[in-house]
Amino acid sequence: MSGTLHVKGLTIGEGTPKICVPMVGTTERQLEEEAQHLCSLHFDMVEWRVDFFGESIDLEHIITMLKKIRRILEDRPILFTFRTKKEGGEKEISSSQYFFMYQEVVKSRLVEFIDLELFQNGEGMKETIDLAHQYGVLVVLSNHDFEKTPSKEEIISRLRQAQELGGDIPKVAVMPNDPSDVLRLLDATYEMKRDYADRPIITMSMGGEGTVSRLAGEIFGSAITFGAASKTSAPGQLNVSELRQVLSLIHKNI
Ligand SMILES: O=C1C[C@@](O)(C(=O)O)C[C@@H](O)[C@@H]1O
Repeated sequence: MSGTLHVKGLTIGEGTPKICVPMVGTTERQLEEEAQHLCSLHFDMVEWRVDFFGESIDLEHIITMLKKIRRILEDRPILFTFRTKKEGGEKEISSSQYFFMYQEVVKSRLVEFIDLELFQNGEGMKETIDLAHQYGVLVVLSNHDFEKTPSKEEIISRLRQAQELGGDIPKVAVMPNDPSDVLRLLDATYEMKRDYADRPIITMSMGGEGTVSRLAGEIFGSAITFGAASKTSAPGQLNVSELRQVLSLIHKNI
């Protein structure tokens, strides 16, 4: 059991993990510069972390910015992410505002992926996932713990919940407090992939101690890894060019 997803020439869930580079600019100017800089780099997809953008959440401004980013990045796949404060992001948002924003972004047809947080589940979640699918947009259904690494059963259970809710790519990011936490995340990833996943999954152990989890996805079963072009969006992210070299090295030796 191991489904793959095909997006603009990328096969996600097969071969080397795909590299996703987050954009974390806070102003229009910074984001334009970031997008232009990205054009010269070698990676697979971009994540726009929209929670970093602007003082407040202004949907019109977001869509206008998205159009600009799209124009600069041409056809590189874009993942649109609003990471809430609860899960390590920059801003708070009400549940209705959250789903409304995502639905408008889906309808704009400007992105290939959206990231929804599993724990936002409730009114609006199913509707947003269904709408995304209607528009051919893939849903990364995510969960983050910036404090600790839950038990193996809990990690697998969150990934399976994301799968059951219709997430195309279940994702879990956790923080290790010692090396055994990293092993547990890798073990959970491998077990999920081997026994339950019929689609690609993403996992990572954050911080310096978790580095191996950002490199060894091809072995343990994580399909996408996040690497930084300049600024990181989470602790432990590696530079995108170094990341690519290590992923190729591992791929060559498998
Ligand atoms: O969820 C993730 C993964 C991440 O937290 C990481 O650890 O690389 C980085 C975030 O930008 C992204 O939305």
